[in-house]
Amino acid sequence: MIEQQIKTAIRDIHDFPKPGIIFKDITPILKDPELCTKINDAFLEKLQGLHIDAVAGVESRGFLFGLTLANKLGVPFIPVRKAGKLPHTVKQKVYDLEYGTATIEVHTDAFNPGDRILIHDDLLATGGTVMATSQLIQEMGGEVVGFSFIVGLSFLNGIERISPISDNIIILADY
Ligand SMILES: O=P(O)(O)OC[C@H]1O[C@H](OP(=O)(O)OP(=O)(O)O)[C@H](O)[C@@H]1O
Ligand SMILES: Nc1ncnc2[nH]cnc12
Repeated sequence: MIEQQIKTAIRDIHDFPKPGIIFKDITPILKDPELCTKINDAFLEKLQGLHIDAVAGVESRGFLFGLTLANKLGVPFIPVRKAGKLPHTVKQKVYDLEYGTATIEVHTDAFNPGDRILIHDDLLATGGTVMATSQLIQEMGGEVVGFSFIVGLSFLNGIERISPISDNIIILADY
């Protein structure tokens, strides 16, 4: 039901940002407040019983639902940003994307060692982004207890890549 509603809203953009990529554009979801609420509710329902101390959201599309999710869970939000955007002391990691490379950073005081952290992003493709995020969080003393995504591109095998970190993997719409 929610999966079908998400898939109906998402539009495919061919050859963006590079030839050969079919880009899953989630912006139509953002125009539909009812669907946004259903997405948040679906995440909360699937996260029931999992103790979470903080939600880490990956710039930029991971911020859209990640902050709301953290607010609804009543826990802090950790912004995971592209290089050079966070103003305080950071720790960073370089990683590969489906269409290039990128560097992410987290403030060194964004969470406490031992915190149980949920990583949230809009979409799981190769898993490179959330793997890099997981490694960064683990190197900083955090425990990655799960992942949540609106969309999964299962043909890119991201789940196989991240499941050794945690098999609590929520994907609302799988392709
Ligand atoms: O699983 P992966 O292969 O790592 O790909 C998924 C990542 O790619 C997209 O972000 P992008 O870097 O395009 O940045 P944006 O969110 O700012 O658009 C998406 O929002 C995920 O963060
Ligand atoms: N195909 C895709 N569509 C949208 N975001 C992405 N991030 C990585 N691959 C993507």
